[in-house]
Amino acid sequence: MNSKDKIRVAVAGPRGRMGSETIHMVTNAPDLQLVAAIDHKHEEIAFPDIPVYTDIDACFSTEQIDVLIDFTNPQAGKMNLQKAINYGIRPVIGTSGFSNDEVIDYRKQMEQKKLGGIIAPNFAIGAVLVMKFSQMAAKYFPDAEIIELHHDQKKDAPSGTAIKTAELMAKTRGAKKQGAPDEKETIQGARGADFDGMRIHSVRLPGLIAHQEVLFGGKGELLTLRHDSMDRASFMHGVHYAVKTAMNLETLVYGLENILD
Ligand SMILES: NC(=O)C1=CN([C@@H]2O[C@H](COP(=O)(O)OP(=O)(O)OC[C@H]3O[C@@H](n4cnc5c(N)ncnc54)[C@H](O)[C@@H]3O)[C@@H](O)[C@H]2O)C=CC1
Ligand SMILES: O=C(O)C1=N[C@H](C(=O)O)C[C@H](O)C1
Repeated sequence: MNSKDKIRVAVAGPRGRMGSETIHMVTNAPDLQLVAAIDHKHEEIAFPDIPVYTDIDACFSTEQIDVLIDFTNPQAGKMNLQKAINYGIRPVIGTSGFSNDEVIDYRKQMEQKKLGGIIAPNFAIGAVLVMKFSQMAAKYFPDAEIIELHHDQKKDAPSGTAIKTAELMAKTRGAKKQGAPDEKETIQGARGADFDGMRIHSVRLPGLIAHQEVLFGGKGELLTLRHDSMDRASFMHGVHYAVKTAMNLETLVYGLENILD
């Protein structure tokens, strides 16, 4: 592919677990061109042919960028997304921690500019399918619990994936307080986080990457949906697809499930 036809990509968080995998994916994709990286600390590094910026304004005003991919942390991700909108750069955000209200506000700004972009709590196709299947199942099994399991360096709990799964399930399940009406925790937190009366449990252990189980209980039966990301490569097909799709959107999409064929 001629280099002028490639999608020009900048990556924020390039030294992180997801950022480094993304740099690898973009560098090897024939239709993408890595033009810059944005790191909050170091300018001098490790990526031989691309400039690394600590100042996002300097990056966006110097480089020709079509898409920003962000894998940082909630605070930086929100700042970077706002900057991308200001500069007319299409954001593809994997960073967790965006609320529905924030998504609505960013979407409004982007529609005014006819700017496409995606926020996806999870880019792995299997995880997205578990979300969709959970939404289907919650209609028939309103008693459900989510268990998300991640590596022990993860900063946020519950995971963005678990929250998005619960939000999708709420559309078919409605609000219902589960468990015995008079249940009591003898150790605080034993029943997990409460989302519309449904419980979310977060496990953090070395050795794990990203996993989720959704359990549905009915009279005399149990349905279990489970997804395991055993390698961060599992997210990269979705990131690549989101970058290409963002080029043809004029709004902000929240969730990869909304752009899958
Ligand atoms: N949507 C998805 O499919 C996935 C999302 N995630 C999310 O991605 C985020 C990052 O996860 P990891 O890579 O595991 O974290 P990490 O901690 O390994 O990497 C984050 C990187 O961002 C850098 N950083 C912090 N502030 C920055 C700023 N202002 N500008 C540029 N870089 C900055 C840090 O130095 C670090 O290198 C988390 O919110 C996580 O939940 C993780 C895996 C998959
Ligand atoms: O921090 C992670 O690792 C992950 N974060 C995302 C989340 O919070 O859901 C996606 C995936 O679960 C991995």
